[in-house]
Amino acid sequence: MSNGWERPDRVGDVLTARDRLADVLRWMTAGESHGPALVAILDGLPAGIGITSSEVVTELARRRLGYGRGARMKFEQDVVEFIGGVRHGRTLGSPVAVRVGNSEWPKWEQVMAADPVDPESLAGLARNAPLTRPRPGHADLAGMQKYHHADARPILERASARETAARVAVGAVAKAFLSQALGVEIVSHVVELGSVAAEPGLLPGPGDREKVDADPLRCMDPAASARMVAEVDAAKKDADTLGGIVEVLAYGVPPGLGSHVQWDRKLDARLAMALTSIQAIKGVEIGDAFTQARSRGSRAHDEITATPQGVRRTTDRAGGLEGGITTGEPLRVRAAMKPISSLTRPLSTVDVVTGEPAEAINQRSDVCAVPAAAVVAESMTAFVLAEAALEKFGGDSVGETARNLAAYLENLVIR
Ligand SMILES: Cc1cc2nc3c(=O)[nH]c(=O)nc-3n(C[C@H](O)[C@H](O)[C@H](O)COP(=O)(O)O)c2cc1C
Ligand SMILES: C=C(O[C@@H]1CC(C(=O)O)=C[C@@H](OP(=O)(O)O)[C@H]1O)C(=O)O
Repeated sequence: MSNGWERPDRVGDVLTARDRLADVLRWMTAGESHGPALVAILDGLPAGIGITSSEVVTELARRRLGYGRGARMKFEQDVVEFIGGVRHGRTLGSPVAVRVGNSEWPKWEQVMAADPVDPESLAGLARNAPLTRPRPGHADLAGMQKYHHADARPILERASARETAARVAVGAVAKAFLSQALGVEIVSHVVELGSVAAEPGLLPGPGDREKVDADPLRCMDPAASARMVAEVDAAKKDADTLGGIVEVLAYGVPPGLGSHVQWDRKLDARLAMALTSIQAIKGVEIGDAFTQARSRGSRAHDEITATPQGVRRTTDRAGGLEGGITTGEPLRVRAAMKPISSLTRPLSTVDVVTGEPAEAINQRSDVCAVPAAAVVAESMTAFVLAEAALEKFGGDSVGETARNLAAYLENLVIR
């Protein structure tokens, strides 16, 4: 006799919640930094999302912006092409596939074709001498050990944050879905760069994207931005690099995305994973987590009050998340980026072929890519929110998702 707890016929019971969520929205990228192109496939979004390749190009241009980026960003063009899932400027409901061509490819074709273990193929290619002096802080050494290469090229090609162009390309589609089906708008800004911090509390609103983008550091505080520019200049002069902290805000997020019931359903946990998947992002803060940790409970939480618009929090220290569930307040997360690890004044390393002490390979590099990382963080936040929204509201067309959301909001027990 069954006690109702045994359901061995349900395959879903042996999958983790994460496996089930992955079925809702899936995405993946492929491609090397100096290969012909990057590609991304995003599967699971509903039909009817308005998106054009020129909107994707605009998002990619935002990612290239920012004071401190290296030479490549000035001449690289992101050549965008939808190769599936979009027709006449609307998603079809089928997987969206995007190709982002590397306009640098002609310069790299020979280098990428050369085989570092075949000296003949290296003839005349100084640039392709095997990269045997791994950079501390990059993926070089760990990747070479793991994948059995004495050359860092096969590792750095894929570890490179060039890959984030593909994320931002499909991230533009996820953002369009959030905006059109749920009215969610995502913005980001730089809150710290090196030793300079923007004034706390200067937050971009949902309509401030262009204003933020117009600042060289994507910072809301003009005085701090000027100091950040000086800090980048000083680091560059010293052949050094910088990291910083970015903040992403999502406005209009409905209450009830994510769940407290299981570790891998918690939206804060899913955001932390998404953000730390970005190259060089090493820390995540939900709301004012680190300040809260240093405060007493009486000063740390968001008290609840009844307003004519419904039940609201008086503050948003929690960043719009409690119990792994969105509260309906603006979602706010921060990500800490370590300084770029390719220095023109190279750090000490070991030549893996000779075993001798050496200077790390000196790659052309950004001095600081914090403003760009903020744009990538917008896309990562968009994937997490889009997945959680589809999990909760479903919908095979934008209209269906929007209707399901409206019915849910209409029937909330507590408003
Ligand atoms: C937008 C962006 C641009 C980056 N540019 C560089 C760069 O020019 N040079 C570099 O060494 N690292 C750069 N990085 C960081 C490396 O890609 C990253 O440190 C490396 O892949 C190792 O991964 P990990 O730092 O996450 O461990 C960049 C990261 C981002 C997000
Ligand atoms: C190409 C991009 O960023 C690159 C990220 C990167 C790294 O090591 O992560 C190293 C640099 O590449 P390269 O050595 O070819 O100049 C950056 O330019 C990009 O963001 O589109």
